Amino acid sequence: MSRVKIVFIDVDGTITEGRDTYLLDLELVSVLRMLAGQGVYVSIVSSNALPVVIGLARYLGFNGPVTGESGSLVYYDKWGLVELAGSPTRHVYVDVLERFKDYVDDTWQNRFRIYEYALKVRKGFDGWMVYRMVADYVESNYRDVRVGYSGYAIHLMPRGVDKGVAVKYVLDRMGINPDEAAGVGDSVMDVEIMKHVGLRVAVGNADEELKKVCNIVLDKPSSKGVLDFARMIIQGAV
Ligand SMILES: O=C(O)COP(=O)(O)O
Ligand SMILES: [Mg+2]
Repeated sequence: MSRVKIVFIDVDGTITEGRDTYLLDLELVSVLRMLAGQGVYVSIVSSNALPVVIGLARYLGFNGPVTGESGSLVYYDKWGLVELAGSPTRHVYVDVLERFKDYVDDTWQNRFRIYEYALKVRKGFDGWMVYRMVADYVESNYRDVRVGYSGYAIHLMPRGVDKGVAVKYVLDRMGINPDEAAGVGDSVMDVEIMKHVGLRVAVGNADEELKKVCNIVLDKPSSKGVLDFARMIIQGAV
């Protein structure tokens, strides 16, 4: 029997078929649903807007609390909506969208966000290059905002909140020991999750910065790697 009581799992690049697609791996979804059926909490922790991830969790049958906006918001049926962020970054989003309009595009999700906003890198530009330009500008002009890059979008995050803050909140409120928790991700934005869990898992194609802080680096990329890990839990191998 596995010691794992909760799996905090990222979405884009982790339960999708790769880091360049939004397509969910349906085989992984069925295995994660089996895990949930065995009483392990499957808890999405994502930078997506909260309505997106609440919908995902509900229709996929994942039974744990849901984190959106890079840790700014947590939702669980029993708790309702929990706001962990202080102040919105909307004013910075409006400024950056105008100032870097040749390099970034708006995203429809921003109309459904409360604290943390996202920008898509325009086709033809290197995501990390644009991220560094935006981060340099924002972090020298706005003390209360941090900038992150998931590989899918640039995120303008309220200082003081991140995915790790949300994970710690959930563990504390549910009374679960970090040694009984796993975190699984693909990008640097998942690094903070790993500060609060015993099983720190990076998919095979994860950012090097994430792999460095993990104690399990899966052989296979994205969802194929997570499939192996989910089966290890079911078999009681971790
Ligand atoms: O929304 C993004 O940019 C990526 O989302 P993720 O946190 O689920 O990887
Ligand atoms: Mg991701």
